[in-house]
Amino acid sequence: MTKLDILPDASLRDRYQSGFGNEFATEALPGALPGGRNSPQRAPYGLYAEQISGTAFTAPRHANRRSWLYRIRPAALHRPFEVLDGGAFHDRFDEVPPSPNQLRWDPQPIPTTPTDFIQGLSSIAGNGGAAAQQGIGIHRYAANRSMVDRYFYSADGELLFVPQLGSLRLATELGVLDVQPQEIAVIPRGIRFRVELLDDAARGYLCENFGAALRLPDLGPIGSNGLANPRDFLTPVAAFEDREGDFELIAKFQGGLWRAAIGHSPLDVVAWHGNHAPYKYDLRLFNTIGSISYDHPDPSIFTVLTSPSDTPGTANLDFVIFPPRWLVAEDTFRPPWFHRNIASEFMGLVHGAYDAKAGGFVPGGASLHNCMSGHGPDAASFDKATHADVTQPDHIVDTMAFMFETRAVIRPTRQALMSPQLQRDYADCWQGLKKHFNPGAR
Ligand SMILES: O=C(O)Cc1cc(O)ccc1O
Ligand SMILES: [Fe+2]
Repeated sequence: MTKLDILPDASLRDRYQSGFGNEFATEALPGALPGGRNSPQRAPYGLYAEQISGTAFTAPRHANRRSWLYRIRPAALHRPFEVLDGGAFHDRFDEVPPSPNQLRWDPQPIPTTPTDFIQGLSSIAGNGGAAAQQGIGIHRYAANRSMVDRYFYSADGELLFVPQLGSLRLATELGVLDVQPQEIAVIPRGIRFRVELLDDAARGYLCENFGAALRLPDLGPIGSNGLANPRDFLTPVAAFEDREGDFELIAKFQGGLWRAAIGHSPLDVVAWHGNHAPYKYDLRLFNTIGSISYDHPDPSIFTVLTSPSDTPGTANLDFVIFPPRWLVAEDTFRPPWFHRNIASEFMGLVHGAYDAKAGGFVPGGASLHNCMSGHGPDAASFDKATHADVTQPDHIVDTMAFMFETRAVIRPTRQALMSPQLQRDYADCWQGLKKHFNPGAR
């Protein structure tokens, strides 16, 4: 597929608005969005006006996020919340002391009993938490049915979806997003939604960001274009459900799950405007930049989105991808080098193979290399790259790996360390790296 085939076309334009962090305005019924004021004495069509803020009211204008919703019933209308056992979905990142070992997991199996998105979530690792308003939670999901008559939101953080198998329909308060593998979606903190499966099964990764909202990285000397271009981010147009029944609203609040009975669909927003809104992005549109002379650059050139921390340049979360690209660097070891980083790296694979690992890192799998833990190409990849003809370009095709990189150590959950998917022999992939040192030869 060429890039042009997947650029937003007319059919997408009916369903989505384009741009990153725009002041969007959309209505599903003509005139539902009040003009000239946010809170008229009586909103059109008998709707309720309601604001949702995603940043402090007084956050700097460039970072300020909020939306105004015009809805059938206000968000306050539901029965009281009661504690719900989240099973394998939680934020308990302090159950087991984190180890400096390199870790890798096989994919989660697709469930054989009816399992929706929420039931299919399994927490693998994380750091920080909702109370600290920093850090991330990393979860994987495997599901075989849509959420029916139940809705979810997280008060703890925004949710970054990375589907690996099967397409999802994210029916949210602010509209409907369809996402397929090689696309990502972000649902902001607090926004209510339901996940439907568009295929028989769905599997993927979910990162909950407790820190500052994801944004596009600054481009510095790259200039005003490149990496993920703002126009390629798509936010849904308003869409509403006017449904009544015995439904369930599930909230994630301070790391725990809660459930409340609700007599109507909370996806009842007829019109909205603002910039606290869900979006999706096709990773195949990423403008990948690399070395055209020598050496392998730091992977920060592959940053799609970043959640800054209080320290400039030191992210709470960087979402980084390793998409198809040409490698042309001369007299260079072209795959990722051997390294130890101050940041901690969780990786996943959506599709294909990763150029630092000849085997063992498979689509749906995951790896974790924490602060200062040595890692890099496995023995087979090292051998291949040291003998490759680097006078010729390499075309890396049919691949999409990604990384959640954080400044704080990523702490696996107990269940992730006990899981049958943990590869107990992962470190063997480096044991074949031989001593080549020969003081007599240069
Ligand atoms: O560990 C990894 O495979 C991720 C990674 C890739 C790269 O090109 C440079 C550094 C890095 O951590
Ligand atoms: Fe790394």
